[in-house]
Amino acid sequence: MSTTTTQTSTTTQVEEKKDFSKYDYANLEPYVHPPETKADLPWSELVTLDLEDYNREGGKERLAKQLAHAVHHVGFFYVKNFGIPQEDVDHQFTLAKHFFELPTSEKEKSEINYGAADYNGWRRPGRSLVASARDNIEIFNIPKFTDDFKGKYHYPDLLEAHMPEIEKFQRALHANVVLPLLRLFALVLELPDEEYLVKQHTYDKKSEDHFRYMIYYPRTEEEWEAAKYGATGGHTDLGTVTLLFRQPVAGLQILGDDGNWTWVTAQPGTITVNLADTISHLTGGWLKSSVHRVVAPPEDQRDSKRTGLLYFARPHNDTKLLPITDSPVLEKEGVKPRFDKIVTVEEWVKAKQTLQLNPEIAAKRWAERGDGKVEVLAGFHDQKYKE
Ligand SMILES: O=C(O)CCC(=O)C(=O)O
Ligand SMILES: [Fe+2]
Repeated sequence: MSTTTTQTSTTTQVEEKKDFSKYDYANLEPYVHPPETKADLPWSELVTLDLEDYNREGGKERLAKQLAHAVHHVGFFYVKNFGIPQEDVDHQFTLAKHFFELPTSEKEKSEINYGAADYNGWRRPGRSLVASARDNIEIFNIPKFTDDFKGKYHYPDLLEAHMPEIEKFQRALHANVVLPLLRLFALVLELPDEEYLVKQHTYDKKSEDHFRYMIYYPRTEEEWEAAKYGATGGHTDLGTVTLLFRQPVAGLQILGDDGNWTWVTAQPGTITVNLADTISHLTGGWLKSSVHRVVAPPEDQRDSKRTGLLYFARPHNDTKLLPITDSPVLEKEGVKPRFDKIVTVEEWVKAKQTLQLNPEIAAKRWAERGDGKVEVLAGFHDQKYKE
């Protein structure tokens, strides 16, 4: 009797398990990056941190020194040797490629709840206006693999088949890149506790970190003209740091202190890192959340799709966005809170995402003021950047 029961349940389990073999990498055409541009562009000069140096004697101090100028003045730098095999990175690009090639009817099942400012899931292209053209961006955001998000979102079989590996990849980015960088920031800020920022970014506590597949579709010349070639897209990211895997299709530009835009290059084996708003809030603006935008690629890459792989790190939702009090560096600068009341990361994310995901709300708020600024939350404003 008991044997029969066991057999029945085993059979049921086998029947329920889907056959995902068609999603094995051997059966998925690999993603191949388009060739780099030959255009002679004004490239940004960014430092590269070799994270392999991190665990060597005196390595952290060397890296912090290398980083000090970048984090206060530029807000962008590269990291290399971050302990993730290139093959794993390539696999993620392959998943991104195949995800975006799924029919809309499939992707729609994972569509973002825009009204709730919940950015996890699929963001369809063309939702917002860029100058007078529809945007050409499609996104898929995957939250952390913690209990807070378990079972909350629908994934197509293509991604279900690779979930354990996506989780491993995401956790490796957090552990190998985000946390070491936070310790380096603590050194730059001369914090007595090197783990101060790390303690606000534990993987298993609730936060709005997410991993992203992103694609920019080619546009016709007329569409680019209507979109002002992307010149109006200047923005800062809203979290702690953003990680962007090597992107050979040029387009990403950084606004310098001198008011000029420079282009980010595709250094082999690197991740481009930019500081974002919450780390800036935690330092009263001393750490720089840099303004950047993605413009029309140079002529020789205009017809390429631009597939991207990104990770957005954020502090725990309950973190209060006040300047850190025990940094001699910040004390000397006399930095001030950037909000006119105490706000948490959760409130900040919701406020900024509401504007980002709901173009009609944002447009109304920009228009109300008419000075190129919009209040995101509690007296803190974002602005539209010059073309
Ligand atoms: O794709 C890129 O190069 C950057 C994208 C970006 O700025 C963003 O998603 O916030
Ligand atoms: Fe950005």
